[in-house]
Amino acid sequence: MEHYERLGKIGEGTSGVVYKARDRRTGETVAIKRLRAGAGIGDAFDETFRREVRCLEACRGHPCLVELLAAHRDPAGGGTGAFLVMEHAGRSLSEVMRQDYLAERRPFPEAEARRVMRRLLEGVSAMHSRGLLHRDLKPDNVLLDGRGGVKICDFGLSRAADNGTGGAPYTPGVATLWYRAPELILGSGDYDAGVDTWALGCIMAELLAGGAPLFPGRSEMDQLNRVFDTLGMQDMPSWPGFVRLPRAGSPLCRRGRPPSRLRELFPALSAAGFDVLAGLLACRPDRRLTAADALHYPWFADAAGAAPEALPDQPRASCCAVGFAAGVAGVAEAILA
Ligand SMILES: Nc1ncnc2c1ncn2[C@@H]1O[C@H](COP(=O)(O)OP(=O)(O)OP(=O)(O)O)[C@@H](O)[C@H]1O
Repeated sequence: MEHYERLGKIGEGTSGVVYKARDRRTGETVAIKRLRAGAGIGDAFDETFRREVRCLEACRGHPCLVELLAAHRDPAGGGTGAFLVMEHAGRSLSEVMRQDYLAERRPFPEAEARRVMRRLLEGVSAMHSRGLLHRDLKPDNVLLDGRGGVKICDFGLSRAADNGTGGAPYTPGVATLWYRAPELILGSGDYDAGVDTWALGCIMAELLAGGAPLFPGRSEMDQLNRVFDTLGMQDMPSWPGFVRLPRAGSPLCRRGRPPSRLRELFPALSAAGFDVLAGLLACRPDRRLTAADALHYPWFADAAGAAPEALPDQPRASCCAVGFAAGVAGVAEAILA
């Protein structure tokens, strides 16, 4: 690691710490993720490290997926840690939304949200076509380089999809709560790429709301309650996979719900934009849009995907109704069976 000069900490998560650094040989600015040995002991750590490296390698060269430059075992501490050296891909979307939009109560213009969503869908579609699930998409893991580039990072929870080959069940405890698909909360162990497109729907809503999360749940049950109160759950029980969900018998699934009020939350969003949002946020996984299909929707047809000349300084009419998060019914009292 002597080749790298550490410039400062960028972020810290469950699996490690990420630093900004300079490659002394090239002068290039890079991001170094130091994986904690606590992310798994012995073989488990090795597997976590190898999995992240394998996914990053499989995604190499895609403009919307962060580039791995090198991977090293950490000689300090008896080789119990590891480093990933990546391109430094900019500020996270959560930071941009918080500092540039939420703090100033500025909504993201729809055209800019569309541009970011196009890039995210392209990156996720490329992962899915390589047989990979990301499983932790959220604004923290989306990077904006300030020149129009958008990249997905953090492949720490990624894994190869079984594609119906009957491998071991997947763990349902993936994805950060606010971006976790309903079938995951209901305990599904055989989910698919829909868990990623659900998360993209949550990110799209958050963009359009200028940084206010759509479903800021405080617990798994509160999360599910917010989802069903906003989107309804009329068609969920008719999904053939529903009865197999370990938590399908939960009182939360039996409670009557009004129909979806998603449209009311985004009154100014164009009809074409709403089709994408509603398609990504379909509660039934088999009716949820795939990333590849979403890219063919008319919302993207008239947009070249180029960065806008400049983001407007003046506040614009918001696509979303003010204070939508506050309007969602409160914490679920129901305890899962
Ligand atoms: N290549 C990169 N360029 C710039 N910033 C990055 C890069 N990789 C990661 N980051 C920033 O560092 C943060 C933490 O990295 P990462 O998500 O990989 O760690 P983690 O331990 O898996 O986090 P979490 O537990 O939140 O999933 C990211 O959310 C992102 O904002």
